Amino acid sequence: MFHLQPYNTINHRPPKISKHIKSTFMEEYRAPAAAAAAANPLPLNSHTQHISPRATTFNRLFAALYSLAIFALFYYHFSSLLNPISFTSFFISLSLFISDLVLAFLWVACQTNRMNPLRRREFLGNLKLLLKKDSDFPALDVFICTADPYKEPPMNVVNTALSVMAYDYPTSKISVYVSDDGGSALTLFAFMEAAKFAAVWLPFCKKNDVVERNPDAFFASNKDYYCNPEMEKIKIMYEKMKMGVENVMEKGEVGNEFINNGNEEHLAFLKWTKSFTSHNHPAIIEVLLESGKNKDIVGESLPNLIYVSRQKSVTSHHHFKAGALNNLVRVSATMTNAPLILTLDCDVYSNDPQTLNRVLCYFLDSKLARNLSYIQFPQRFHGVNKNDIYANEFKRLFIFNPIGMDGLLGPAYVGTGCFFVRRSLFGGPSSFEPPELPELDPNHVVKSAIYSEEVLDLAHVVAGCDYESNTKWGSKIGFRYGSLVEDYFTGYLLQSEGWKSLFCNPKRAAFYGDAPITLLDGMNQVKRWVIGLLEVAFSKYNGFTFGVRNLGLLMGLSYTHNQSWALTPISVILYAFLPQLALINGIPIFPKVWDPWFVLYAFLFLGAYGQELLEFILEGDTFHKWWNDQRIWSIRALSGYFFGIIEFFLRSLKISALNFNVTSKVIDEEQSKRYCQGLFDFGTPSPMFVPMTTASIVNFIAGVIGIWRSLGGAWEQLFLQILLTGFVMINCWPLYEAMVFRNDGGKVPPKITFISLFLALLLCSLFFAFLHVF
Ligand SMILES: O=c1ccn([C@@H]2O[C@H](COP(=O)(O)OP(=O)(O)O[C@H]3O[C@H](CO)[C@@H](O)[C@H](O)[C@H]3O)[C@@H](O)[C@H]2O)c(=O)[nH]1
Ligand SMILES: [Mn+2]
Repeated sequence: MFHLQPYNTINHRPPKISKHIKSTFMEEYRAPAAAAAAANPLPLNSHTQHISPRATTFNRLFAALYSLAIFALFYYHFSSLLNPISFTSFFISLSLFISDLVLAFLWVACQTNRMNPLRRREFLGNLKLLLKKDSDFPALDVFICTADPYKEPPMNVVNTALSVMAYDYPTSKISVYVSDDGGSALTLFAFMEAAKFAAVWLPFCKKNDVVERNPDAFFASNKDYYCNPEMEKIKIMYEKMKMGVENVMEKGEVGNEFINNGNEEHLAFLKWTKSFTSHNHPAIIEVLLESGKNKDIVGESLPNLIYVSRQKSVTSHHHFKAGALNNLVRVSATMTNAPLILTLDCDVYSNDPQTLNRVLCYFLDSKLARNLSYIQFPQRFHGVNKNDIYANEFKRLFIFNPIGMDGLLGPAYVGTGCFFVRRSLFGGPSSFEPPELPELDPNHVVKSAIYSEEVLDLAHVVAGCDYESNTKWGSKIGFRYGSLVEDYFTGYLLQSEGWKSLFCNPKRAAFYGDAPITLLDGMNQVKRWVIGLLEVAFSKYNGFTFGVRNLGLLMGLSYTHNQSWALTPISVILYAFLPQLALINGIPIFPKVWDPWFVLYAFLFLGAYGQELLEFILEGDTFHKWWNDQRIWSIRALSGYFFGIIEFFLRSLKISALNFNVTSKVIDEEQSKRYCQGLFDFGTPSPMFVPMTTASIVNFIAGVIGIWRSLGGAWEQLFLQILLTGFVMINCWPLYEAMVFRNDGGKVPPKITFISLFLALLLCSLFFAFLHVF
């Protein structure tokens, strides 16, 4: 019935291109309140300099001073390079020059985020005066992505969905779409149960003004639920649902008792035929709740809840999460086509029922809304251990940088906890890209019921695996293809089309997600990110060229900073090995203690590290957290980034295929115990651990020999090298512990220790040989 025809061959309405160009975004929200807000004299939000104008001025002056110091350092490097004493000294000077060049570049690119940092506030009270009836509120489609029931337990996905279904917002205006790339009957089963539970949970939250609307989180912080009969009843229902889902999970299938019970909803499971696999199956779309038709126990409407597993075929590329999101953009267009979209990863639940109102304070602000594409909330995590040993909070990436970018064109998109204006996924503010079907037009108003055959038929068509061929999906329309960090890439391209974004960072976390609790999971995650960033850097969208040209110098550099993460290993590897190998051989490579250049080195080191520490402290964090953050920076360089670069080039040579390895959200009890104790987990024998273990051994040897040499009187010349080695050794303490003293499952596997020891000795001998040959 539906064909992929271009607009002009369809007898429907013509595309309203001119309207899109002229209209302010108020119209696009299709809510009367938008018009009222335009005339409203009450402010809905405000912004000031982050921390204070004085802090910003300090950062700018400091950047100027530090830049001068960098120039001085390069003067020093050039003079050593031009007057080499021997080939060895030339080689060492050149290596130091290259690694400082990388560090200086990364430092400069990052300063863009310190030039105009903003802090924003929303006035929810004023919004309340504006929005009186349910029809005043714009509708929202929530997209929740999941990909593997065994790495992303369906019960957690259910909790995420329930937490947003229970937003303080007219329920009929919320539709939740779950994208299941795992194509799992288990996930569908969990959601069928959740749909029933929602009828109890939502009214309970609203009646009692519950703040934690994720049931799991709620019961975890209300352990005395048995004192309140209503709460106890709900807890029993929740546990029953959970047990049911866990039973099905354990069996690995939805048993016949469900399929044959004559219940119409369970007929859906018949679609999981023998030939069904997660990589090869038809589209499955199940409407689990339909607002207006399904009511909760007090007779109020429930939100729409729709399960979607797009069609998959081994012969067509599905573009991982970006593909899943685009599929939801289309399926939701056929059903509700809400003007606002919220994207969430399956583990990222709402922690504040007011969040949706908060974003309206911006979307309904006529000045801001004109070119506004998305509002990003910081990624924040629950269950991070006391000092965040793996720096899972990614403070720089998820908090500091977005605050800085907010004062320029707006933060990057980080994949989750982000509200989009649907229209912005269809071309730039003044260059609308019409989709191939009029029903997918962001301005199209759906008139038929979600359940109607007409709507469901079209939804299945647009969820087809070949639907996108010969269309602009992934290039000009929707979330962009071509990078494993589809979030970063999409935000970047939207901004280059002329869209702006905005960072909303309220005190109470709007969302909480899971962070990896083993070092290997964390490293695999950043490995995927670096591969994705390299894909962008090596494309025509390189930040330096395309970015600076389209976004201006500061924004362009800010995006280039991420794309240059892959350069970090160069500096970290050089600084982790070269001065130490030289120290072992008694060769001084840095200025002596009394040399004026020594002061420059001290300033550069203390300035960069000190400023970061200050930022952490001013954000209310501890010294310890900063310490772990700076440590993980070098660990990532030696591990995740390093292997990411290798994989990227192997892929470019077509030796290996790229994959999106989903981070596991399942908690192993023993690992979790170790994590809570703050112990590093090296338990799996992975090559990822070899470079850092090798570095720790080389530094240990250098430390011992360095002390022996300085006792022999060479300390003035070798002082900086000894200091650096000491610094690395303190950073390596968890590794030494895990190699030598620990006996639990998280210790360094002996195989890794031996390989690293061998490599360390090999390096020392090679360097020694090099010195004697040249
Ligand atoms: O083929 C796929 C692969 C992944 N996902 C989903 O993508 C999300 C993110 O995956 P995860 O393994 O949790 O990756 P992270 O590295 O933790 O995610 C960060 O980085 C990703 C890009 O690499 C972004 O998509 C995420 O939003 C961002 O939080 C999860 O909900 C997955 O279910 C899919 O839907 N389809
Ligand atoms: Mn994740």
